[in-house]
Amino acid sequence: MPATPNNVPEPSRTDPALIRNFCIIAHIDHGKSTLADRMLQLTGVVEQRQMRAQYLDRMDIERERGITIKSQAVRLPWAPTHDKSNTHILNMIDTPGHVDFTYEVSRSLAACEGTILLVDAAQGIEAQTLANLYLAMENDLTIIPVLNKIDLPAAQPEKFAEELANLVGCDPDDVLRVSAKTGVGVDVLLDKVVKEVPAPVGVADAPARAMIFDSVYDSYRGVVTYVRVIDGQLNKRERIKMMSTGATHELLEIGTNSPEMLGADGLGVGEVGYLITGVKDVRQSKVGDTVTSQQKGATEALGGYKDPKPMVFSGLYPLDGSDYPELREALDKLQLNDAALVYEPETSAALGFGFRVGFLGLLHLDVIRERLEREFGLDLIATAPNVVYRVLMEDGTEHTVTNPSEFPEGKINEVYEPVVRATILAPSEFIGAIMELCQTRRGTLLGMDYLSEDRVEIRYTLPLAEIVFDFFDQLKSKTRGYASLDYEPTGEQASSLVKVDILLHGDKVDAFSAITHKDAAYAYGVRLVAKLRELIPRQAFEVPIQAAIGSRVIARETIRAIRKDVLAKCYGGDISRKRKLLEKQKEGKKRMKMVGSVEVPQEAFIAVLSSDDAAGSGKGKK
Ligand SMILES: Nc1nc2c(ncn2[C@@H]2O[C@H](COP(=O)(O)OP(=O)(O)OP(=O)(O)O)[C@@H](O)[C@H]2O)c(=O)[nH]1
Repeated sequence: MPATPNNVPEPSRTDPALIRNFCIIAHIDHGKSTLADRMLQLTGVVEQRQMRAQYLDRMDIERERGITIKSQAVRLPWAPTHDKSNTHILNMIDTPGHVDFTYEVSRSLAACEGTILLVDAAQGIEAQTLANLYLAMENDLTIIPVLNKIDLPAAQPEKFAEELANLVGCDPDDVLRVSAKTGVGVDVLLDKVVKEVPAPVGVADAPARAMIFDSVYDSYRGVVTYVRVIDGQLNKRERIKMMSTGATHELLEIGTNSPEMLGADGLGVGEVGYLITGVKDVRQSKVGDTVTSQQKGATEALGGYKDPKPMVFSGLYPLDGSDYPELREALDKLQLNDAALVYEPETSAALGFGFRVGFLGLLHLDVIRERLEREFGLDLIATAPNVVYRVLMEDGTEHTVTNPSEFPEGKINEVYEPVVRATILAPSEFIGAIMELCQTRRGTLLGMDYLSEDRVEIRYTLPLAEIVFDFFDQLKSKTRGYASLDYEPTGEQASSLVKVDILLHGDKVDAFSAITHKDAAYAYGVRLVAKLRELIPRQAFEVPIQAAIGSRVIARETIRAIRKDVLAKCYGGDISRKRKLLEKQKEGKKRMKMVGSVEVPQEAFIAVLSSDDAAGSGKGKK
């Protein structure tokens, strides 16, 4: 029986009354990992001498195998000061912090009864904190407001305690003040978790029902699935069923994390732990799904399951066409660990063979692109990210468009685009600048609240397409870096959208087609046409570059003809020099792509697709 530092043995079978399931909600850098470390140390699950900074983020296993296996939940035994004889089991559940993973965040929250709302005492509340707080409130979680970093000279605990208290509706004196760095106040916080977070309630003799809140691929063990048991019990070696698909698997291993995996015979009501079934693909063990026993299993799944839905698409093409099989292999591998990643092969007249890849959002796109480049050594061209449109035709047919070049021709009745609810937090002096930016991005103001005298929360409905472009960068630059942004999808709206095509010498360049609002189409066309004129070298004939909506040309530039004779300078008879020049010219040609009859240097595609003033910059947000 492991003993805790407060020297009380941990109970062998956990009574739900002694369990507390909680998570920590914090903006990036507000100290969530540091606080988690302190809790591991204080509860004795990690011995003092083994303690390293950010233990959870960098477990041995991860270092040795070079894979990411984060501990999604840790079991912390804690005998509270007010009840020393009863060791409680606190399960700390990790929540992905980023907006792209709202659904995953909501599932992690659904596995808890309470949450610590952790705010940097020198920074105050940020948009990410707020968005996650709203999710926690929707899940009816008990909220424990905490100010961190009170050791900092710049800390303003009074001011921000007031702000937090206003937000969650408590007294400023009830806002705990801790330093995750020095450990001050962390024991009081653990006591408060025991006191205030309700114990889990479930029916012990009902058929088993456990909710999956995370699943992670491990190259040695296959998929490790993290669950919270709601009713009944799951036992080692039994056959279990995934309720969304009906697939059954043998439960090879079940256990808890403290923080290393520790096998057990089973998990009961309210317990949090992991399952291993030997499946190799996270799509067979989906976040939000309900696990039950195959024999006498539950008939009704827990609510809230959703299939991950990609929101942003981009075409990924290998710079070197011969890398196409490697790209496919790399995507296959990444998908094992990422149920939200979808892709299908796509051919572009301009870029060759590649894939149309769907992502949850921009950060997801950036992460995948970076992993493909860094871990798999691929050089890629990514087309400007676009959202998914639903197009209703006059003849009643409907098209889902994930690639602008597939935008249907003919009589269109209505085009729908996804919209998000954006929450922006900033010092009040920037209200004007923020509102102006949101207006130009077709935003509709939903409301505005003062969090304190000088900090304001502004809520807008915005088309997602306007955010995937450089919105976050613009917001940061207009607010000198002070604004924070978060958003969540809230449905779709009908908009006046058109497709702008770019034509080179009369041929459409599919990679440059874009769907834009009709008021922005002209500017997009003019910008791209001018840019291409700079980037495409003169050819043997005159090349018109046009932007067009359907058959209507909205912008035009011309590249004048040139007779390129590389040998012109080589008067005289040095044949070897001539040969060298011809060779060099041939090399250069390899890096050209033919678009119809026009040679376009690959650099032109990259420059246009990756530059900030193309339709999208692919920048992530923080
Ligand atoms: N002075 C002081 N610094 C702290 C405290 N807690 C955390 N920090 C520092 O704040 C920075 C961010 O802390 P993390 O624990 O990495 O924050 P996080 O919220 O987990 O950040 P992400 O993992 O990046 O989301 C680190 O440099 C910490 O050392 C504290 O109580 N006092």
